[in-house]
Amino acid sequence: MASIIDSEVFLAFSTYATIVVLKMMLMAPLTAYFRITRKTFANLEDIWPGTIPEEKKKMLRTHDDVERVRRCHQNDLENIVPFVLIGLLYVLTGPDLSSALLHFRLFVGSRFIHTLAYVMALPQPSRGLSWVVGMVTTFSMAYRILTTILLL
Ligand SMILES: N[C@@H](CCC(=O)N[C@@H](CS)C(=O)NCC(=O)O)C(=O)O
Repeated sequence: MASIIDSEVFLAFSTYATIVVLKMMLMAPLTAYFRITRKTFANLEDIWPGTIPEEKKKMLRTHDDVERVRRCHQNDLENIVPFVLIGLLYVLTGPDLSSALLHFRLFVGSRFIHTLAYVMALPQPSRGLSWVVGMVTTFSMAYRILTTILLL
């Protein structure tokens, strides 16, 4: 176990997993930014004190830009959490550094492209393809885990 933690594959995984989890966490401040600039809030108490009650009520609404970032955040959760869990088990199978780096870089790159495509509403299939690349990468790591340490 100590040798795995010291291995370059584990260090690379820790680096890429941290980068992509931080990217996912930044979706929350980005949502807050869109809420404030679009004057769109989920709760009355989130609106600045001093705003007249009729105005406050109008700001309790949904806005396309806010919903778009929220969907992007949700999609990150659906894909990045499995990557971190499967990636950790994948590291334990002792893959080659080059093949591990290929998986980690493809996944992290695909999630950044997915975010840009979603938030900037780029035409499809940009978002769809980036999502597929991320999914295939995670499935490929899962395949290696199951073919290396399968115990039913
Ligand atoms: N939960 C996803 C499952 C399928 C998926 O993740 N599709 C990708 C590529 S089209 C996506 O970006 N979906 C948009 C989303 O999750 O809001 C959905 O409802 O769309």
